[in-house]
Amino acid sequence: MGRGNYLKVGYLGVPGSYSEAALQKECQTMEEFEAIGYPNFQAIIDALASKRISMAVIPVENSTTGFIARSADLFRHQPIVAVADRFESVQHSLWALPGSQLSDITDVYSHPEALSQCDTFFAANPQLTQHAYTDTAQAAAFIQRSQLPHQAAIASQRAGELYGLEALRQDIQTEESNTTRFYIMKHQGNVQLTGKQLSLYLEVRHEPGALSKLLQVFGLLDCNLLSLNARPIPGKPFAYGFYLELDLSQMSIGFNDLMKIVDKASDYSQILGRF
Ligand SMILES: O=C(O)C(=O)Cc1ccccc1
Repeated sequence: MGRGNYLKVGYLGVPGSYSEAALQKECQTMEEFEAIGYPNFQAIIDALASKRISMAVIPVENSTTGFIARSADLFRHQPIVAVADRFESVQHSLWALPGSQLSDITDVYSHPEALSQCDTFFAANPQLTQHAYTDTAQAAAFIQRSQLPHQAAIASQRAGELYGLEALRQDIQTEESNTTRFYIMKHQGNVQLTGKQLSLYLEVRHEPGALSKLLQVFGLLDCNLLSLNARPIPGKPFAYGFYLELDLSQMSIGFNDLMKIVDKASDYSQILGRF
């Protein structure tokens, strides 16, 4: 492949972010790719939807804090689809300038997901003020740039080392086995979807029992419900759309027939992934 022709893959942050680590693992067997960092999820999705990149690695779920709505909400009405998922263990450390002690620190910077995965640490250290930052690695780079001994970042081992910081505490995530699930996403025009796991976004008809009827149909067809999350529909106060994941390995009808039933029961339906 000539240069400029290689796979461009988008992720949140700068080198050392958890998304970049997941991307490097996902792409390790590829001959040539370029990892492109973005400052927020919307920018990654815009780049993928307009085919400026061909793939994106986006966190969608965490074992401690659950569904990551700040990313999944942005998938709606976009021509993008997950073609795989991957689970990565996420261990957070608190990083500061060399020489700083925990007792010096007043302000902690990180991605909101990382901050919320360390709730117990913050409850035990109420003197610390939390600040949301674009991503964990950028937060670590900011601590190095600002040179202020009372500031710290929550980030990975690799980010702390890359940006020349010292770990004040390690493994500060609330759950020892903290794991993040990432979607590997592509433009829907560039993929042939196959696989036994289906991810859907549905806005069901606003009538009594609409969701429960659909769930019963899934049960009757031996589609195993793996997850269900409700989110507000933009512009429709107190109306909810549903993110569903189904295991189709035992399904007793064909995929196209399943989608006909889903479409009939919904005002809007979108396949968010199949792998
Ligand atoms: O900020 C990062 O490093 C990210 O990639 C987002 C994130 C934050 C916490 C856990 C997993 C992903």
